[in-house]
Order: sequence, then C-alpha cells, then structure tokens
Amino acid sequence: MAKILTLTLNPALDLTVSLDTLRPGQVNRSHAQHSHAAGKGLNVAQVLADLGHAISVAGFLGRDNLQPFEALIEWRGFADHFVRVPGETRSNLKLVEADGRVTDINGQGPVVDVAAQSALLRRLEQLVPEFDAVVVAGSLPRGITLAWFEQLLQQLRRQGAKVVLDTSGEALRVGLACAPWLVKPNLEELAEALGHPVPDAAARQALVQQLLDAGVEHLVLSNGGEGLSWYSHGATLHAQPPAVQVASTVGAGDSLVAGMLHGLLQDEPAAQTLRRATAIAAQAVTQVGFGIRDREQLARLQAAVHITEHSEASR
Ligand SMILES: Nc1ncnc2c1ncn2[C@@H]1O[C@H](COP(=O)(O)OP(=O)(O)OP(=O)(O)O)[C@@H](O)[C@H]1O
Ligand SMILES: O=P(O)(O)OC[C@@]1(O)O[C@H](CO)[C@@H](O)[C@@H]1O
Repeated sequence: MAKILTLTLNPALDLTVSLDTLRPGQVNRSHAQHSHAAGKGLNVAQVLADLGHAISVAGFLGRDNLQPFEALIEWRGFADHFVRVPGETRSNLKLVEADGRVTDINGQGPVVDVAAQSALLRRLEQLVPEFDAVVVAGSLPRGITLAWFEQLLQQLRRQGAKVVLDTSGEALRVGLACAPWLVKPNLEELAEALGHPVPDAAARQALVQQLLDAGVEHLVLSNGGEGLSWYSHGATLHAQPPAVQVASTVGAGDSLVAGMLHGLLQDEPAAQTLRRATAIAAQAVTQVGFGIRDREQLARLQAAVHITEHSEASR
C-alpha cells in the first residue's frame, strides 16, 4: 500500500444527465440523473482507494457547498487537506446520450485569492515528503495564474515528489515544461497544449522523444475507445481495450491514471500494469460514477485487453 496525495485545484459537482438523443434548442427529457462530488484528482483518489492505497486529498473547495465533498471524503476515509475558499465549488453538467456520446459543460470554479493559494503551498511544503506520489489533476479555477501553477509544480519537484499530471490547455503546456514523472494527456489535449497538430506517427515519435529527453519518465497518451500508448525510456507499449457497453466515459482518464500509478508504485512488470490499468479504465466507462465496483467484471476485462510492443520503441 502506498501513500498518495491527489490535488484537485478545481473540483466539481458532476451532474450526469442520461437522455436518448440531445436536441440542442429543444425541450429534452432525461431518463436518469446522478450527482457526484468529483473533479479529476478526487476521481483518481477514489479508484486508488479501491486499489488499497492510503489517500490524502487537497486543493480548493468553496465554502458554500461543502456538504457533498465532505461526505465523500469522510465516507472514503481520505485525509482532508483542502483549503476552503469563499463561494461555491462549480457544477459540471454531463449530458450522456444513448449511443455513449458525452457533452460536457464545465463551470469555471470559484475565485481563489492569493491568501488561499499561499495557504495551499504552505500546507504542501509540510505534507509532501510523506507521500510516494502526488497527483495533480484537472483545470485551474479563477484566480490561479499559470505562474502560480508552475511554482506549485516546481515546489513539488524540489521536494522530490513523483508528480503525476493530468490537465489540459495552457496548464498542460506549463506542466510539460516542468517534466512531471508521469503525464497523461489525450491526443487532442497534447496537440492543443503544443499549439499544433501531431499529424502522423513520425511527428508523434519525435515529440515523445523530446518529452522523455526533457525528463518525463512516463508519457501515457490516451485515445478513447482506441486505447492508449505508454512511452517510457524502457519501452513503448500499446493497449487496446475490449469493446464494452458505454454508460458514461466521464472519469475514464482518471481511472487510467490511477491504474497506471498503482502498477508503477508496485514495481510490477510493465505489461501487467498496462493490462490492469486499461481494464480499470474500460470498466469505468461501463458505469456512472467513480471507483472499482465489480472485481469479477474487472478480471474478465483484464483478460481481454490486447497489449502490443511498438517497434519504434523509445530508448
Ligand atoms: N469506449 C471505451 N471503451 C473502452 N475503453 C475506453 C473507452 N473510452 C475510454 N476508454 C479507456 O479510457 C482511457 C481514457 O479515455 P480518454 O482517452 O477518453 O481519456 P480522457 O479524455 O482523459 O477522459 P476524461 O477526461 O473524460 O476522464 C482510454 O485510453 C481507454 O483505455
Ligand atoms: O474542467 P476539468 O477540471 O478539466 O475537468 C473536470 C471534469 O470534467 O473531469 C472529471 C472527469 O475526468 C469530471 O469529474 C469533472 O467534471
């Protein structure tokens, strides 16, 4: 069992609404709704907890709607290091259609002032040395600048933390420059952060090599139902998940991050890590909400994951 800290700077109350087909501009009737305390770091934390790890959580939470977050943290037994800030944690709407398509409408989040930002950095200064890894996941709320985000990542690095990063846009661009230990963009996020498309396999390979040379140890490039590629200095592996019945793809990436971190911290063979992580992510899309619920289903999915080693392996 490892000790892991997850940082969610901009958590969210996810309202997942299931409907047959979304008709923009018309009255739509839903057939189910679920509300979850969420946000990428908290979702990763839930999966890691189900994998047996001791979890601490931190970031910023709005004081005006604390209840669902504090209930989740208590139920899960997480150590709570969130800095409370004035206002409401955002609500994110997830519109899930019968064919599995998801439309996300994500809020901005509360304004986090400089005092709260400093309070979090001070808290982390004390906490970080006790952890085997620190996961930094999700977008930045209002008030957080890219310069502050870079300061946070540099501080974690200085403290010797294994930093796992899953974010997007400008934050991903800044994050990549800080060479996290593991980073998991999807293909679109990577192209957006770089400001140019990654048109073909050769361009991708050149970019991967550049990131590995800059100090990233594990680059996990996810690509929805197509699976993922895991690049490290040792090898390049690809995983293809089995076809599954999609209930909601929200949180698939978070589950993948948790599964990869679990295997890596246990120092197990790479193919085993990748197989389990891919199965955990595939299972996540068969359910609404986060965490590992059905171990037998997970074992079946694991057996059906197809792993290949790429010939253009980066070494
Ligand atoms: N339809 C699917 N069937 C099986 N596995 C899937 C499916 N969609 C996603 N996955 C798994 O989840 C992983 C992460 O998905 P994706 O690439 O969509 O990440 P993401 O965009 O970061 O997701 P999110 O931000 O919604 O959590 C994929 O690499 C794949 O292994
Ligand atoms: O707006 P961000 O922080 O990029 O993403 C937030 C979010 O879409 O990510 C999670 C799924 O990965 C959801 O629980 C949450 O609503």
